[in-house]
Amino acid sequence: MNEIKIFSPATVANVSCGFDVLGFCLDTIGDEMVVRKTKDKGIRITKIEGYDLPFEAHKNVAGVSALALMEVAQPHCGFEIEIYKKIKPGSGIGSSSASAAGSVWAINQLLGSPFNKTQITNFAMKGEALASGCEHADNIAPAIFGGFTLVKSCTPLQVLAIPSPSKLYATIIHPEIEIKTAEARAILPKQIALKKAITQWANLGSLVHAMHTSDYELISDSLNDIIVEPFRSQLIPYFDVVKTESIKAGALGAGISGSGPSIFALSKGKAAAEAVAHAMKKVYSKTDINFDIHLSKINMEGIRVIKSN
Ligand SMILES: Nc1ncnc2c1ncn2[C@@H]1O[C@H](COP(=O)(O)OP(=O)(O)OP(=O)(O)O)[C@@H](O)[C@H]1O
Ligand SMILES: N[C@@H](CCO)C(=O)O
Repeated sequence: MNEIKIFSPATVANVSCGFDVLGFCLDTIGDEMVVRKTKDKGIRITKIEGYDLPFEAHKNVAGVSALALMEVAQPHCGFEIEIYKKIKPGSGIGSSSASAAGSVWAINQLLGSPFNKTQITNFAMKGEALASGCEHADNIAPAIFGGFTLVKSCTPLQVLAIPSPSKLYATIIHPEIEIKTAEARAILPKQIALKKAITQWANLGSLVHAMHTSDYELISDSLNDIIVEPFRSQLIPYFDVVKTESIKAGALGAGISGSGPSIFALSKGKAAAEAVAHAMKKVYSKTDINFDIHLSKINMEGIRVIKSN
């Protein structure tokens, strides 16, 4: 195989109570990338469509993760990368992760799959660190593993695949303001009260249990974030109204997607997710904020091949 075209999906990180550890993969929105072998060694980004991003490999997350893989793999060829960007950078649905994970996933395929998913995630984290200022894998891991993932540890990297109930649907609204992950991290407190930590890890534990047992009521009861959301929600206009209206419309729960400004809701079944989309739209329609909205089932496969030759 000399060339591969892939779909690299958007992802929702944190999922309310799982800051920096929990995430899930979306099906209906993602970037496309073409990666091909070249005789010249090294990584070259030859095309970027959709958004204005750096072409230099060491400034683009797709290049940084690819260079990390190359340093270990030492292949006898190089690679050129084309990025067809559909996920707006800074939208909170893993735009940087889709590129960082996509390049290494594709190169691994072209090299005959010498690395496993955990190793690919490790390379991709190097790219993600360029965008957010620190290595975390809660967007990268669901893009590579699919479904819901829990990052148990970053050093050494340990990713757990969490099952998810089959009727779970996500609704995502993206109000068109930009929030940089690095900035959204900088406003968070360095220390938290033990009482709050206890509530948060009880919610995370019960959410993971609920996913294993397909207990939708417990999912709903666990989707709370009392640590990060109070700070970051202030950066997102009408966040509280969108959240309240989503839940009134039938969502199991709603929260900030990644570092925002996108807001996600989880619902039981497509009809409920559609009702939530309607309620979300209604809020921003009354304002001068532009938005786009996505409905998606949980993508259990993660990154996938569109074509190869
Ligand atoms: N290939 C790339 N795709 C997207 N962003 C990139 C890429 N290469 C470099 N960047 C930089 O990464 C930053 C966007 O990443 P950021 O983590 O802030 O957004 P996000 O990935 O949409 O959010 P989140 O991680 O919260 O879902 C921008 O500064 C952008 O210029
Ligand atoms: N866990 C990360 C996800 C965004 O990259 C954060 O919320 O800062």
